[in-house]
Amino acid sequence: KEKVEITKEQQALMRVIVEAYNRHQIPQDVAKKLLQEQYSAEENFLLLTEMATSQVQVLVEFTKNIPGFLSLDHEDQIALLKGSAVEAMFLRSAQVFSRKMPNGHIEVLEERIRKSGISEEFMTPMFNFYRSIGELHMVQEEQALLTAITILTPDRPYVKDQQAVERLQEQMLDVLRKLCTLQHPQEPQYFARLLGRLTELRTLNHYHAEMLTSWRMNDHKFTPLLCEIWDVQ
Ligand SMILES: CCOC(=O)c1ccc(NC(=O)c2c3c(nn2-c2ccccc2)CCN(S(=O)(=O)c2cccs2)C3)cc1
Repeated sequence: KEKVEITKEQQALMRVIVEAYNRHQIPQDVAKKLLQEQYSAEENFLLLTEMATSQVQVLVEFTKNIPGFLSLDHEDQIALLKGSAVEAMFLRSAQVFSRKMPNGHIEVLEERIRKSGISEEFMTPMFNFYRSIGELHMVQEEQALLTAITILTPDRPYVKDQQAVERLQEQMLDVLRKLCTLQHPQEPQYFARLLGRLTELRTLNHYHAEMLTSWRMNDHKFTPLLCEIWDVQ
């Protein structure tokens, strides 16, 4: 059995990614608001809009710290951000949701999100995804690398130099594969299970697009940044 070893460069790359990933969490006051006071559906929706907007800002900061990203073609950088924004937010949401929250908090958070005017047919796949991520008990390195891998998906719409993106993504995949082998020696399938979640994540894009249409019908407003990144209004 060949010795799996993470090289010095790969350790440095992982450190940069994890540091950038941890630098931004949901602002505690916002998370607290989401958990505590009673809210109407309108206020819950507004809170989620606020949180999703701050998540996009965090996504841009995180992405700029992915080694090699800033040397990609500038239009491709935008295409990758727009193409991965929804997936990155739901991946981050799943990780927030599955964090060891004091019990009772998960249910309250779930209740708030359920009572935010989001259509029912989107709730099920979204909470199924949150739970399927939670079951993996990913360490932060795995979470950060999986987010970077999601962003560096070569076949997003309008990406011109797919090879350049593929090269960066392959670097991340190699580190993640080694990390999974080292972290979960008894579970050789663990790496494949992680990548399987990215397939599940892509289906949320479709549901999210549907949701946006139904929200627009009910005249729900989004922030300019969300409109820009989600191509709405
Ligand atoms: C500063 C860094 O910010 C973060 O780290 C961060 C992490 C997660 C989130 N997540 C969310 O905003 C969020 C959403 C949903 N759930 N959910 C959630 C929040 C907390 C825990 C688990 C999940 C469903 C609907 N969408 S939405 O974008 O479609 C939407 C928009 C408007 C109406 S609905 C949003 C935000 C910021």
